[in-house]
Amino acid sequence: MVNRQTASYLTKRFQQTGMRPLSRFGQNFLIDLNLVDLIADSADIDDRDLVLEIGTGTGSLTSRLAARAAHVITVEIDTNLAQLAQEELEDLPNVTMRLHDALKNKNNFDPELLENIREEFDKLPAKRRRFKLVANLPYNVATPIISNLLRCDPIPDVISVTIQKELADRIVAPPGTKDYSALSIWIQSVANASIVRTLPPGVFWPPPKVTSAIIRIDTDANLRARIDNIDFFHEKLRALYFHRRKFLRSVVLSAMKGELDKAQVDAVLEKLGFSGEIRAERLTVAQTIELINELGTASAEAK
Ligand SMILES: C[S@@+](CC[C@H](N)C(=O)[O-])C[C@H]1O[C@@H](n2cnc3c(N)ncnc32)[C@H](O)[C@@H]1O
Repeated sequence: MVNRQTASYLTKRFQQTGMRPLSRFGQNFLIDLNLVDLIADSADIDDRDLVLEIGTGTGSLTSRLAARAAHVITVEIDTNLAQLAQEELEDLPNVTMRLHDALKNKNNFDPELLENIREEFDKLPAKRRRFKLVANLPYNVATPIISNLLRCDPIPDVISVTIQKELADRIVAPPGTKDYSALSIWIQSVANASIVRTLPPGVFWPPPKVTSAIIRIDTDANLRARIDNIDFFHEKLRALYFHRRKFLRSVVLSAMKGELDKAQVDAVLEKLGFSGEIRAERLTVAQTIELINELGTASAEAK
């Protein structure tokens, strides 16, 4: 089998076809095959698993995923790359390749892709099936991909992906640190996340300007059960962090504008024993869940 994932093969192939790696699609290919194996291994894939890969590239990670999983759905936005990947993947019966943008927009996945995922997931034995996102993600859309997938049906059991190290640091950041943000809380409120390995630019072709990391995120139904309404939680979390430096009372007031008045907001803060003069970023994940749940209850009562 041709190794399509070396700098020399990629340079030659791109030159022959007049292609250039497109930075707007985050086209940095992982050329260290031990690391391609590590991404596949770090997701503990077996024949119970439906795996989603976003960014097929030349298909080298895809074929490794297919060797381990029940089925792989892989999505590529770039027609030229999809042709290249087709050569690698055409004999693999458990791979569905889609030539498409995985995202409909920043807040939503492509609905046909979601439909395709549900169809394939339904074919697996219900008691043991698992759904995983395993990919070397395009960095420009890594945040919406991870963030939106955690609100989809089916919810992934595991996300094991290569992303910018800076983003991985934000995902695992503890409260009170500069990286702690709405994204940290969102992911930590429904999952356990850890950085598996940091990757220097030189393991990619062409090398990106930033350091990368493989991150593993394991969703946890018990963590998720603490949240009364996932969509309300996601929406209000983003609103609370829109002005993260402002005092809690003021950000809660603007997040709940039209739903709760000042007295009702003060009553919620008082009930929870939160001073209105701390900043939202000082709240732990559990406190943030408690606050947004309580705001949801107060808002329903006020209607
Ligand atoms: C970082 S490369 C990874 C390629 C390959 N899997 C690898 O490991 O080397 C990201 C890939 O995602 C593709 N891509 C970028 N944006 C996309 C999108 N919105 N939907 C689907 N694929 C996308 C790019 O064309 C590129 O092939």
